[in-house]
Amino acid sequence: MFSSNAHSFMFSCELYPQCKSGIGGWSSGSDFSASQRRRSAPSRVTCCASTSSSGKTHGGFLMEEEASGTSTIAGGGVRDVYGEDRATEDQGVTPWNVSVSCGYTLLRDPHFNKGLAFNDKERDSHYLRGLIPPSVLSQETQVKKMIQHIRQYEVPLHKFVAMMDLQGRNERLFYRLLLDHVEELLPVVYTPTVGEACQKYGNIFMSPQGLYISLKDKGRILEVLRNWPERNIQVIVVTDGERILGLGDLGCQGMGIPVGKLSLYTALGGVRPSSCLPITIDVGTNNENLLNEEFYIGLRQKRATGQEYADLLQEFMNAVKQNYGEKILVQFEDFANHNAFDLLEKYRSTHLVFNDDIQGTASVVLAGLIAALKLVGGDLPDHKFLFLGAGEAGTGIAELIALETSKRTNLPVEEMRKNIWLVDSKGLIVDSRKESLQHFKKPWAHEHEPVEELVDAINDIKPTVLIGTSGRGRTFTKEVIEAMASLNEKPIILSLSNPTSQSECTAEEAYTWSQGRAIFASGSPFDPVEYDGKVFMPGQSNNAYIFPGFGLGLIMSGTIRVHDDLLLAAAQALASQVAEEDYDKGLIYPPFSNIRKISAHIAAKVAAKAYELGLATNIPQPKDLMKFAESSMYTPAYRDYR
Ligand SMILES: O=C([O-])CC(=O)C(=O)O
Ligand SMILES: [Mg+2]
Repeated sequence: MFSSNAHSFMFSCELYPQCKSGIGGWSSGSDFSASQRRRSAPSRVTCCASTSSSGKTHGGFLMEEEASGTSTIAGGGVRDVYGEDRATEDQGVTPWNVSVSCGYTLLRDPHFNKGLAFNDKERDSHYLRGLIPPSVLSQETQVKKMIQHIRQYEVPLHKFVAMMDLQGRNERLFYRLLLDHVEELLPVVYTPTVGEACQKYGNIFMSPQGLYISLKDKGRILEVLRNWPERNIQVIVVTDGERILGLGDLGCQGMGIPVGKLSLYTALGGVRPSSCLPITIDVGTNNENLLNEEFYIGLRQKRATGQEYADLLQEFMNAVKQNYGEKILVQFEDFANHNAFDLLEKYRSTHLVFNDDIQGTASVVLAGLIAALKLVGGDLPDHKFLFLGAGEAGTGIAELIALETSKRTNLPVEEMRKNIWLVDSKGLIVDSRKESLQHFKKPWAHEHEPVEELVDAINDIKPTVLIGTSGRGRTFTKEVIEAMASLNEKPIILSLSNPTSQSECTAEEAYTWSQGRAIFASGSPFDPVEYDGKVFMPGQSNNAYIFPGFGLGLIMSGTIRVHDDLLLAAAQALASQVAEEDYDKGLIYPPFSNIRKISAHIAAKVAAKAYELGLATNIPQPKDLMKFAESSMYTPAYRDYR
C-alpha cells in the first residue's frame, strides 16, 4: 500500500485556467507564515495533498489518483494510463501539490468540497472555520445520511434532482454513494428516471452540466471546447438529442443522457470524472411541444439537416481531435437512425468513435445470449432470432450475432445473417421490400412472403429468441408471448426499449404469459415477479454493462480505433462474469453490485484484443491487464488536504 505519509506526490494544476485567482487571490506554497496571512481568505491555496485511503501503486507507479490537471512531475519517467507522467516509487518521493480554492469558494467547488468531512487541520489551513458546523463526519457517515435523504423522496424525479444536486456539490460523495448503492441508485441517475428528467430538463435544472454546442457556434467550435475547464479529457459522450431513449426528439434537453452516461463511466468503469465531457449539439428540434415551451433551453428552430448538419458535425469532430488528440474517445449517443449509421461509418476510420446504441447495445445483448445458451442449450448457430425494430439497436445486435456465429462456425457472415429476421413498422423485412429499404436494413431482407403482423412472423419464422428494439411500449402482446411460448420450452425474450414506458412488455407479462418459462431481460429495470409461487428475477440488458469497461479498456491501452472484434471481446468478457448462482436464478447477466469487477474484466479483455490487433498505442503492454485495469480506476475516497 502506498503510504500517504511516506509518499506524498505532486501535481500542480489549474483546474480552471480561465478563472485566475480572482480578487485578493494568491497562490503560494503550502507554507503560510503568519505575515502572509491576510484578513480575508485567499480564494485559492496551493497545498500538498495526499490520498486519504486509496493512493496505490501498480507496476511501480501511481495509478488513479490525482491525474487531473496538468501534471508537472519532473523526471517521472513513467506515463500512466491517463497519459501523464508519474513518479515511480523507486525514483523516490515526488511531492505533488494542487491548487484548490479555499474558504467559501472551496465549499462551492464540487471537485474538492468534502462538506463536514473536512477535519480540523483542513478547516484551519483552508479558511473554513465557522463556515461549516463544528462536527466532523466521515465519508461513510455522509453516505449513510445521504441515502436516507434520497429514500425520503417517493417521486423518482425528486430523487434524481437530489442526486444531481449532490453531484454539483460534492462529487466524491456522489460517486461513493452511487457505487455503494448501485442497484438502488442506477434507476435514479440513469434509465428510466433520466428519460423523464430530459423531458423536464428546462424546468428542473438550475445549473448547467456539460457543454452546449449549437448552430450559433459554427466556425467557433474549437473556441467553445476550450471554454470547458478541464484539459485532459479522454471520453466525450455526445448527443444531438434527436432520439432520446425511446422518447423521441428532445432537442437540447437530451443533455441529461451524456451527463448520465458519463456518471456511469466514472461510477461503473472508474474513469475519472475530470476526464469526462458531456456534450449536446443543438441543431434545433422538431418537437413542437418543446418549441412552444416557455422554459425550453435550446434553439427555437426546426432541426438543421443535410449539408448544414454534416458541416457542423465535421467541424465538431475536427475540433475534438485538434483539442484532445488522436486518443480521445467519442461516444455517439441517442442520435436518430438516419444520422447514427452515417456518422459511425464516416468517422470510424479517422477517429476513436463508438456508437453506444448500435455497438454497446449489440455487445450487451450478445453477452446475454451467450450466457443464455447455458440455460436453453445449443450453440448460437442453432438459434433463430426475430427482432421487432430494425433501427440502430436491432440491426447493430443482429450484425454482431452474425459476426460471432460466423466466427464459431467458420462460415461467411452473409450465411449467418439468414438465421436472423427483423420486423419493422411495415412488417417483416423481406426481399420484395428491398428497393425501398434504408441501407442499414438491406442485409436483412431475406426471401419470404410479405408478413405484416409480428405474431404471424413468429409463427412463420419460429424463432427461439425474440428481441424488442422498437422504441414502442407494449408491442409484445399476450398473443406474441404465447406464440413464443408455444414454440419453445424456454423462449428467450428481450424487451430492450427504454425507458420502462417504452418496454415491449413488462417482466410480469413475460413470465405470466409464458407460464414462467421465459428467459427474460429488459433494457430498463423491473422488480422481481412472483408467479405460481415462484419468484422470477428479470435481468437488465442495458449497454451500461458494456460502455464503462469498454471505454476504460480503450483508454488504458491507448487504442486509437474501435474494431468489431473489441465488441465481441467485451461481450464474451461480460458473459464470463455470469456465475452459477446467477444461472440458478434464471439470470443471464451478473448483478450490478459487482460492476467494478465486471468492468475491469471487460476492460482487460478489450485491451488484450486491441494489443493483439495492433490498435493499442500504450506500449509496453502491461503484464497483467486485469490488475492494471483495477488499479487504474478512480476511487471516490476523499483526499487529505494539508
Ligand atoms: O440509455 C439507456 O438506458 C440505453 C440506451 O442507450 C438507449 O436506450 O438509448
Ligand atoms: Mg442510448
